[in-house]
Amino acid sequence: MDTNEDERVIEVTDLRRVYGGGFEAVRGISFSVRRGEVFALLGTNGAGKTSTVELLEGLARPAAGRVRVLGRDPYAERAVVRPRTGVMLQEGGFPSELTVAETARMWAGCVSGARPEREVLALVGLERRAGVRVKQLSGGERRRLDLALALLGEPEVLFLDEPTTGLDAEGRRETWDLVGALRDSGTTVLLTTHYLEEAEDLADRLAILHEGRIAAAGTPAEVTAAQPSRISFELPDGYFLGDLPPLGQLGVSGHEVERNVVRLRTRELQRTATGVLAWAERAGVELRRLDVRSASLEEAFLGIAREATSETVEEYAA
Ligand SMILES: Nc1ncnc2c1ncn2[C@@H]1O[C@H](COP(=O)(O)OP(=O)(O)OP(=O)(O)O)[C@@H](O)[C@H]1O
Repeated sequence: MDTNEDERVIEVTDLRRVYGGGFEAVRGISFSVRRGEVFALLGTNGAGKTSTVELLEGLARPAAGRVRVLGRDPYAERAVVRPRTGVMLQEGGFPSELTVAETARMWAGCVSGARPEREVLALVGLERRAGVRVKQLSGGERRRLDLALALLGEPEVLFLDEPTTGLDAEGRRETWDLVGALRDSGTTVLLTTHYLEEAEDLADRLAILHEGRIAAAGTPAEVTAAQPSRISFELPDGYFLGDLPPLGQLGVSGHEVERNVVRLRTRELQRTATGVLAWAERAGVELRRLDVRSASLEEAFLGIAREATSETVEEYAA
């Protein structure tokens, strides 16, 4: 067993970031990331994801609180921390006249012990585009070049700010596979994303930021467990909701009927689903458009955003 498994590679304690005009973008957040984990920071636009990642990358000094990356202060000890980390920013901003290979070579010149540029270009599937100028790349190819550059120094810790924005479904899947392989080889990854399925697929643990605070955190399963599961179906002609057994007995915690479509919410999915199907069987009817699903991270995310918004409204109303 790897004795470093429990090592906290990233530690964030009561972190705050305040911008010039006094705006507090990060309002006292704490979390840690263990070696070899993929940790996702999620949140609506302006939630504070990039502001947080920049502090972890040592690009700015926190207004308050503490950040440690590999046990060091990434701002004060940048020269020590930077060579062991890889950073993929939201906008790479490379000279657009250079080719892909020239860009990688130029970047490699700034990285001590850089691996050959061909190797990183192959990792991200850009080896056949090596001779193409950056300005001729598609948006997705540029994102992959950003990722290749972040991998040049074989980093122990990788910061990925929205790594798959602009990629098509296939490109996104390829990036996920690559991040998964990096994790398997022991790299610690902190990523921000707007794609909830990306976090669900990749993240060992995640935090959902809302207005600079952590609204929920844990494994994807822990975060979704707080949300109800859903069952929906079409009521057969001539039937009404009242024809079903009492919903309370089926473990239903909420329901809606729109025309003839019934939507049930439940925290006891198996009990509710079994009750509904047993009723249909007894009644000898077919439930068309039957859909039974556990809560997804997307529902948890939207639920948190809605709750947080209504709390804010109440705060203002108070
Ligand atoms: N340089 C700056 N000066 C003042 N305010 C800023 C600055 N940079 C960001 N902000 C504000 O801080 C808040 C958090 O921004 P941040 O970019 O960290 O959010 P984000 O979660 O990464 O958003 P997105 O998903 O849109 O990238 C926003 O309200 C933003 O307008």
